[in-house]
Amino acid sequence: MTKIGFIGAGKMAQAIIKGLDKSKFSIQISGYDFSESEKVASELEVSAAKNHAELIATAEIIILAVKPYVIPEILAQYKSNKPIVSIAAGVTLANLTEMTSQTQAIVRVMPNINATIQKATTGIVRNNNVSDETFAIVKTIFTSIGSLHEIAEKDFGTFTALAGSSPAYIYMFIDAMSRAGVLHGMPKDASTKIVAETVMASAEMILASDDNPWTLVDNVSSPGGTTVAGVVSLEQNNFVATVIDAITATVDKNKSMMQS
Ligand SMILES: NC(=O)C1=CN([C@@H]2O[C@H](COP(=O)(O)OP(=O)(O)OC[C@H]3O[C@@H](n4cnc5c(N)ncnc54)[C@H](O)[C@@H]3O)[C@@H](O)[C@H]2O)C=CC1
Ligand SMILES: O=C(O)[C@@H]1CCC=N1
Repeated sequence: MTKIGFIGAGKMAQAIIKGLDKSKFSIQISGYDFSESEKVASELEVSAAKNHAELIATAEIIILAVKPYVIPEILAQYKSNKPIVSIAAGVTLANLTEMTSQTQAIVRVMPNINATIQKATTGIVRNNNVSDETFAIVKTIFTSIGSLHEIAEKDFGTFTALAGSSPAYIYMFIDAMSRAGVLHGMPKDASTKIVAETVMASAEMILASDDNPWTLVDNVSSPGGTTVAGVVSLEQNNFVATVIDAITATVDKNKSMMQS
């Protein structure tokens, strides 16, 4: 049984831990304070370490699940040659090497909040110090909470925008559609459910089809019909450019995270 230690036990750590098979992994957490960690550990049916030093001594793989700005202080205070996994946005393998050592085994991972329902879309990359065996274990951890994409590190910022942050943008889109339903007289709860189901099935259609999404748009748009009126309105309001700008803002923010 592989011993995994999570430093930081907030939203993402809890989402990942919920998805993990407890018969394959022995899990310990160490959060900001022990009494809170104990509470979270008992809810998740894992154990709480008294402090980070105890967790680092026990774990075979250490997952850093704290906010990006907390990582430098943790890595400055605690030294270990055990493999570390970081899920922090904008913190590169080079940043993490600088905070540890040239020989440190480091895996960089970008999951998303859909880990909560074991449907995360996760990106992963390792440095040269990570053995195939360790990498296989880390991949098992993250495939148990959804799909895993091995990507080049240069694409991590883009991946963070497209998968890490995008659930927020998709929630905004769903809420905007559902609010329009309210404007036109439907109850909000029913509107939201109808839109969410439609978004989910439309995404499934894209995954099941070899067609380009624009071909699917054309399939819905009857000549002189309702859909094309909405498509033209979206374009008059710069829908595509607006979405691309939001993704670019996310990528740019990701690049600047460790610079300020
Ligand atoms: N929320 C999301 O959708 C995603 C977040 N991430 C990354 O995951 C990381 C964690 O994010 P969340 O779980 O959303 O944040 P969060 O704020 O829910 O969790 C962070 C936890 O770290 C704890 N903490 C603060 N200082 C600490 C310290 N010195 N030692 C131990 N614990 C400490 C906080 O008390 C908190 O419980 C971030 O680096 C973020 O970039 C990655 C993908 C998606
Ligand atoms: O907002 C953030 O910085 C994190 C990374 C991806 C999702 N949440």
